[in-house]
Amino acid sequence: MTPLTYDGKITFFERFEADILSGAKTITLRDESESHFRVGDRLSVSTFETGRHFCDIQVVRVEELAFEALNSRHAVQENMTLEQLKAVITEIYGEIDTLYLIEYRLL
Ligand SMILES: CC(=O)Nc1ccn([C@H]2C[C@H](O)[C@@H](CO)O2)c(=O)n1
Repeated sequence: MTPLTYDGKITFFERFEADILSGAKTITLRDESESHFRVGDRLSVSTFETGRHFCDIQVVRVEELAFEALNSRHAVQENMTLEQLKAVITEIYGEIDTLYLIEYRLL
């Protein structure tokens, strides 16, 4: 089997690992510091807390998204309610106007 070559890496909080591996969570919303991902990138995914690798993903969509434009479809793609999603983003980033939506598929 040909080994995977990576275009980059990304971390997730451990508490989202099961949702990512089950396919329940198919997007992530990041700030400008993680807006550099491009469609087609193959990313090595590890936990933020310990750096443990737990899967590989391929980026299928990247788009700028206003916090105010978050809707229930984004929440479904995050496997959360819209209220939960807004609370998680605010917990991680504080008050933020511009997010970057990264949609991915598991490799
Ligand atoms: C671990 C790390 O460096 N940064 C993040 C940022 C976001 N997430 C998750 C939380 C929500 O499910 C979405 C929306 O921000 O992405 C994350 O796991 N790790």
